[in-house]
Amino acid sequence: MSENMLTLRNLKVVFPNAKGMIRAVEGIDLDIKTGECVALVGESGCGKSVTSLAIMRLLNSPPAVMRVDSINLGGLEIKNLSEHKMQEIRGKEISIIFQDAMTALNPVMTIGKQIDEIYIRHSNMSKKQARINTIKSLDLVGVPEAKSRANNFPHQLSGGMRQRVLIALAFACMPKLIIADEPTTALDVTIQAQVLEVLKNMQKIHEVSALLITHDLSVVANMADTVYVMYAGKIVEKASVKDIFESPYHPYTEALSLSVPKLSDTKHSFVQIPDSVPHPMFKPTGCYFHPRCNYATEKCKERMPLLKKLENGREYRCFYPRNFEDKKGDHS
Ligand SMILES: Nc1ncnc2c1ncn2[C@@H]1O[C@H](COP(=O)(O)OP(=O)(O)OP(=O)(O)O)[C@@H](O)[C@H]1O
Repeated sequence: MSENMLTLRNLKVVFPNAKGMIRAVEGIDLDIKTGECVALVGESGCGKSVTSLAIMRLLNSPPAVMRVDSINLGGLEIKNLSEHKMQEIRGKEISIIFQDAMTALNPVMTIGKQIDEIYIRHSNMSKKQARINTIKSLDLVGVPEAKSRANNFPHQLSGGMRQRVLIALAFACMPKLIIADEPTTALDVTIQAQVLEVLKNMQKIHEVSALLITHDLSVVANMADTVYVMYAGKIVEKASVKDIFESPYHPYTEALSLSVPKLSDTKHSFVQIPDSVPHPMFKPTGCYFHPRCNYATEKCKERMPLLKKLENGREYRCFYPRNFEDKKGDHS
């Protein structure tokens, strides 16, 4: 894991409307190394999905207005590519796994045919060879009796099986980058765990880079290598998954990790973060998290902290980081 597969620089997305401006994403940077799984975590409305759609160049404009310095995918700058070129890249170089398989899959086409088409379109295979690969790919993601199941329509499968089909579809052309946007949110907890395991295995076996988008920090524990925490359109922390859980710096990350119930926690003492993410048109002054933060001072109400980038790769945006060795350091 050395070279970057994705380098995103200074992404800004706004949605102008009659009353003003919704600033959904406010200048974020994101790096994903080859074979790395990066999670983008934050509560609903933080700007996670807008970020993933921007990377795929799938944001509708209007209403969205996007500015970005660079979206570099494995050495290719894609920020200005034509829609025609992007259609070649989507599905072949980047694929996305959406939360709702029922809308992502074509309801009037068998699942086998939908996967066949990817092989035929992107790898130039014969129909026969495509079907052999389709059956193999369904088998790999744990769809039982893959050969006959390939002839099923989406509605004939359970939610968990449909999500496995989406994973098979996303990996069909061995893309450079997989984006999984809340891939298991719609599923029961036990099925969620199974589907995440399938996703993790596929990602690790094939050494594909992945961007996992979720509001649920517990989902990233087993899956991600690195975590970016997003709040109200800004990155507030970046760290390895271990550091995020063991020594979070930002009070928001700390609060998110405390809100994850632990198996050892028999007293159910996990806490909920008070209030909610500010409305994107009415963000507070200073640090956007200050109204919900137990450690906020006057300074936090007045000034937005800069994103500090440490030599060890960690990043945080806070004047008073938690669990920080050097409390006297300059956190401005
Ligand atoms: N088409 C749109 N028009 C106006 N505002 C939008 C549009 N799409 C997204 N937004 C706004 O951009 C902000 C970020 O939305 P986004 O969907 O990225 O959040 P999220 O973190 O992915 O949350 P969720 O998990 O609920 O999707 C939100 O305030 C949302 O209301």
